[in-house]
Amino acid sequence: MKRKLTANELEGWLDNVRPFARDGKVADYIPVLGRQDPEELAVAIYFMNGEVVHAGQSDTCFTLQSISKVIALALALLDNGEEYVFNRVGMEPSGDPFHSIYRLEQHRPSKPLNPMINAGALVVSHMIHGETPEEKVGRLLSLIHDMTADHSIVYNKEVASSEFETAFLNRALLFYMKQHKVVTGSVEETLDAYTKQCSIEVNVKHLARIGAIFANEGKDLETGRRILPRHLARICKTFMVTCGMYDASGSFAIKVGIPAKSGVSGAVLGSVNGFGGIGVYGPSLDEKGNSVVGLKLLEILSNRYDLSIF
Ligand SMILES: NC(=O)CC[C@H](N)C(=O)O
Repeated sequence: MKRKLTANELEGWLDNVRPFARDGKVADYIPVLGRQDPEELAVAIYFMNGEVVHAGQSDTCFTLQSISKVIALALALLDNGEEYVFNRVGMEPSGDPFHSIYRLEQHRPSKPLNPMINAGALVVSHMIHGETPEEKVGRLLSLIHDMTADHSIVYNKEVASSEFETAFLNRALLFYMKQHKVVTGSVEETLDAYTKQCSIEVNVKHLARIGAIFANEGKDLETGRRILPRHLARICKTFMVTCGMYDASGSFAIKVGIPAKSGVSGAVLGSVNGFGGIGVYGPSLDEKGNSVVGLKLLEILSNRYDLSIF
């Protein structure tokens, strides 16, 4: 690692990127998310040597939204194995917006292209073991508790019901897939599990720790405990590279070049082997749904530490 990063230096970078928040807009298609303060900004880095540096409002909690898709995928793979999961959801980037329904009609059987778009993530939630939505989410929370070493993490009920009440597109995706037998059972229950999963609340330090576990090939850096098998950590990071930043994954790979996953709350999870985990939060989004300041900050960080994996 180059010269040690100080919290002061990190604060300086936040000051540089803060004005870009004005170029974006907070997501409001989930009504409660529309209340987020577009000026909020936080970053945390969990280095491979266990050191954590953070700056900005690093205790502020936000919902995982699409970042939950990566961890849900890990759990679905643990529950069902690769063959079962990838028979039902593909491995290819879509190049379409995350909530697009269009590709489902183009393939027979109508299997979602990957687990990072909503169609695929809904199938993944459906595959997580558990009799009820609560049980599925409870099992996902346990994995998140292990990854963050924080057992107090829960989902935000208000955000979950705000999304559940307005998730007409996700309902449409599920009904379409039910018609084609990609999912079975109750659409409302799968949507319930998915919206609760998306509403799990963390801060940037939690995200950075999760990223560090992926970077450490599935092992907890502090305790050495294996939380995910190495090959599953690799699968998750690969999806982060190819599909993690929605239909901006290509330009992100060129500009930043690290495995990363964003969510419409404005959070980004980054993971770099040999470097560590990164958590960023800035709720002002660009037109693709990625945090405007998050992208700028990750670009600075990638340049400073030469993080691109390419
Ligand atoms: N891109 C996202 O973060 C989307 C997650 C959100 N819960 C949705 O399904 O619309």
